[in-house]
Amino acid sequence: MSYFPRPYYPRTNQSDNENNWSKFTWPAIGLFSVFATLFRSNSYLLDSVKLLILGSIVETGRVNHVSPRRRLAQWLLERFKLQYSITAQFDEGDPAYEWIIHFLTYQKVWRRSYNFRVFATNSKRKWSIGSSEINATTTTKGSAEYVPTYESPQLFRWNGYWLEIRRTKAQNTGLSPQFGVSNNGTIFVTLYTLDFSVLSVLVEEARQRYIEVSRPDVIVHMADAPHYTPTFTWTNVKRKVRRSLSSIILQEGVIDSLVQDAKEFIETEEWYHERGIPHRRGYLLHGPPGSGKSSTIYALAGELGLEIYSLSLASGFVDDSFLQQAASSIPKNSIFLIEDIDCAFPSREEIDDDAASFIPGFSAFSSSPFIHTPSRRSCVTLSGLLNVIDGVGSEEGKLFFATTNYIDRLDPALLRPGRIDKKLQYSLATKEQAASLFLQFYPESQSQNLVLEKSGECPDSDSDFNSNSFAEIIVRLSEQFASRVPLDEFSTAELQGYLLTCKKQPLQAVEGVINWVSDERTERRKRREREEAEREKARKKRDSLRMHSLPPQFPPSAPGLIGHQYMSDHDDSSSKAGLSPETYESNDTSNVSVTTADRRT
Ligand SMILES: Nc1ncnc2c1ncn2[C@@H]1O[C@H](COP(=O)(O)OP(=O)(O)OP(=O)(O)O)[C@@H](O)[C@H]1O
Repeated sequence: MSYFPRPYYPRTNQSDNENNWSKFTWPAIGLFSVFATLFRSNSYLLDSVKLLILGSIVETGRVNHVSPRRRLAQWLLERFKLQYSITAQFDEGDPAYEWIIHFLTYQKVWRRSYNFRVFATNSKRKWSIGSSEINATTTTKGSAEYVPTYESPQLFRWNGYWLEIRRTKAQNTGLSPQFGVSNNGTIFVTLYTLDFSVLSVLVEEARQRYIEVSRPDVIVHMADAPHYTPTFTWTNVKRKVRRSLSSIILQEGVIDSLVQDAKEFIETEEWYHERGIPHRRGYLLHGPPGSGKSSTIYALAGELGLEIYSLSLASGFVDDSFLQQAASSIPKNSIFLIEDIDCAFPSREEIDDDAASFIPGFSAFSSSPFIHTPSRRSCVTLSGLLNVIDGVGSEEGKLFFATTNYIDRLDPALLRPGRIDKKLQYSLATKEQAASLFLQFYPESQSQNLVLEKSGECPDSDSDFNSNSFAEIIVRLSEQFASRVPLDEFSTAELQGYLLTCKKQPLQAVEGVINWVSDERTERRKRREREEAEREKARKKRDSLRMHSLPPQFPPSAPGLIGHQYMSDHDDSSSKAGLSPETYESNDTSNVSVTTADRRT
């Protein structure tokens, strides 16, 4: 189908031509005169009508195997579309694409589609329809998702306007199939009106509906593969069930103050603009693994209805340019989360290796597979990271969150107010936390339904097992459990893992915790010994490589020379560096402490 009038080819059959002329041209000219009189004051409309009529004449006279009437109708439709419609394009990977695709699903545009992709239900977001919506007699629920493919154009009415939907599928470019490089899918929405405000109303309605429907979930966008397309795409979108703030067990008041701070930040955009302060706020959550850092961020996002855009600097493909593009594609009022931010900074072992690589010949060996240096170092540089945090895109009401297990590795430049405004320190489980976690597993309200085995170790006598005292028993058991868990030795995640082994047996959980602690200690000791042995082996290998790589003019035995210096540096650092997560110890007795560097005060 053509968008432009094609050249006129004289027809061989004279009588046909005369027929067409008399059939269409005279009425067209008549119409032309009427419209010319009616719309003399409106030159745009007049020009459009003129174009339509002249085009009709040309199109009708063209030589083609399709009947002139049909061609005329097609041509008129195309002209009408061009002249009297607005077409909006939504690209996959952009949040607006999610809004519109959800909106279309809600509008039941899929009804006209008979093509579906079927997926086993998983946490990936798909705007699917229930099986019962396809076939009222189907009873299957929850195990599969039916995603309409909308391959053919769909027409539907919304708010009194006709809308036409076309969709192009994502396609593999074939450039680099191992990374799944693809041209993303696109949705074109054509609105039959010239009023642009209709389009903005449509987009806003789609956005609002999307937010409303997403409420029970927290949407997490991740970029888990390198990308080679000009526009950045958050390739992996997942939904996580929203977690209540009360399920996060921290020191009293900590989570409330965090929520309050974030809310206030979102509501005070004007305040920031009036004072010329960039509207961004940075939070650093640091502490041992499994102490609740990520859970806090997910719960906060659920509470505030924000989406999370998450990157881990431990991913090998994240470099400065990737980070920059990812950050600038995050919409306003979202959470930008960088996990393992310490990966942008070298560990002491890596500093040693980097320095050693200046020794002639050493660099050739530094990547040797025989050297055991489990590097998590990312390709992101400090300046790249700071540029992203300070960048233009980061001023648009974004909450920046970073997590780390090793705050001591972070550069002070990163920690200054304006980049990190609030620090929350997490620690291994306290007694109070252990008790709260126990109560969360065996809520007082449901305790009568739990299997409370009567045994000699039960804290109270048989008389305690009447329904009124179950709640009391659970509280007492929680205290007993907490007293048997050593302070600051296990993370909340580890305690949670243990309690999961006796989900419905609180008494058994209390009885078994002493053995569990002892088993865990033995296991840790063995792991530490294994790791220490491996480190020692790697250290010896590295030292020997360094010695052999020294040029003859620098005998390693000579005092004050480079090789000697590096060896002694390394020896000094090796005892401190490379602490495994299990050996991470906090001296804090509190679970979380908060440091605030507030620019507004
Ligand atoms: N303070 C806490 N309150 C409630 N649950 C917790 C807490 N800490 C850990 N958990 C539980 O432990 C698991 C791991 O927690 P989470 O991922 O938040 O830890 P993390 O500190 O982010 O760990 P990492 O540093 O390894 O990313 C989650 O399932 C969470 O439910």
